[in-house]
Parts: sequence; C-alpha cells; structure tokens
Amino acid sequence: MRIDVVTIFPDYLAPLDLSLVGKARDSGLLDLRVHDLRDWTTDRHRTVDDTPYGGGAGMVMKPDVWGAALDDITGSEVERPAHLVVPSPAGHLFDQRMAARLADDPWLVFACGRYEGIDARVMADARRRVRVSEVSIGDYVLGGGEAAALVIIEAVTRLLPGVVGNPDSLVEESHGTDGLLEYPVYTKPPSWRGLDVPEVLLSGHHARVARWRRDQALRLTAERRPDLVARLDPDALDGRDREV
Ligand SMILES: Nc1ccccc1-c1cnco1
Repeated sequence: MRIDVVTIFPDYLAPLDLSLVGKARDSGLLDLRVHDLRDWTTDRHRTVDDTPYGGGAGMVMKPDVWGAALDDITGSEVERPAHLVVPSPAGHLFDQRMAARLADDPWLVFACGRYEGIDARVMADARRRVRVSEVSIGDYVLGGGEAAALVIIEAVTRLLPGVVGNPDSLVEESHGTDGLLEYPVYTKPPSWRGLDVPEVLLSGHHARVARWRRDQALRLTAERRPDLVARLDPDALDGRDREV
C-alpha cells in the first residue's frame, strides 16, 4: 500500500516513523510519503489560506494550492487509482469496518486541512478523477486533520497482511469481528496490592475462560456502548456454537 499525506505541518506526522507503522515502512509493506502543502505555493509568503466568502471568523484553505498539490500527487501514478481521504468534522464516522475497507485500497492520499477547512471545490474537483471520502474520527473539534490522519493510518496499517505478527490478535480486540468491547486482561503477579486475578483465568479450563471472557465483553459493551449492542447479531450473543 502507498499512503501520501499532504499537510502544512509535516513534523506532526513524525510518529509514523515509529512502532508498527515505522516497521511496516521499513519492511516495504507500506510506502508512506509526507508532503508540505506550502511546496505548491507560488507567492513569496507561501500563502495557503484566505478569508471566507460569505464572511465569518477564521480562514479557508485556498483551492489553487491544494489543486496543484493533489494534481501532482494523484497524477503521479496512472496504474493504480488513488483514494483521497479528507479528515473532516463533517465526514463519515470512522470505525473498524471503514478501516478494513481502506486497508483494501492500494493507495490512500490524505489531505489534512487546518483553519476553517479546505475550499469545498477542491473535493468537488478531485471527485472528477479519483474517489474522495471525507472522514471524521469523532464528534469533537481538532485544530486540523493531522491527528485524525495519524489515527486512521495506524488503524488501517495494522490490518495490512504481514504487519501484525499474530493475526489472531486482530480478532479479539475491541471492535474486532464480533463487534464487542474487549474483556479485561491480566498478567503476573496473581495478587497485586490486594487485588487478585479472577480465579477462572488461573483454572486452565479453556472453555470456562472463553465463557468468562465473552460474558465480560458483553457486560462491558452493554454498560459502556449500548449503541454497539443494538448492532450485534442476536445469534452471536450467547456465544454457543450453533448448527448452521
Ligand atoms: N475537527 C477537525 C478539524 C479539521 C480536520 C478534521 C477534524 C476532525 C476529524 N474528525 C474529527 O474532527
């Protein structure tokens, strides 16, 4: 997979040199390139924004600068289609299912806007040539799209084949294929500050451990995310294997 990120704060994306994403880049599983939007400005002040038509506070990012940057980047490869991902508070809500879909794309280009946003014509023009998705990571206000891009890129990269050592670990985590929150986890020592590990986890009885974990996942999901419970497959709720 190739990922390009366009931003006026390239250093904000430095964490993508570390850990899981860094390893994916080093191993060649991920070709990630970060670009400074100001490299496409033409004035001596390297201006990327201007006042909003219709008035209002703040500044809007200029279409001509973004247009030049995205033309260069998305036009640089003809043999594979680019998917433009624009982090936006007005975007479709990012979740694990969207992460899985994005992980199947051969090429993602992230346009990280700041200020009051990017002139809407940039996305409208891009839609003439490439797939465009405006994506929100949640209902809160960020200063720009870079933090959202970091979140999305990490969630997507870990789903790429070969990136995570044990693919089984992708299943049991919160929001994994069963759609439940993850059960509580414990390690040594068996007792710590007067707090004991649940006995069942020390029993060596795998079926009981599995039942306890599922019950905990259901309890936590019902307590903390009733919205996810509504989406669960009723047959999966009791965890019993059923004849198909
Ligand atoms: N608040 C923002 C401002 C600029 C670009 C993205 C966002 C965003 C994305 N997901 C939530 O917020």
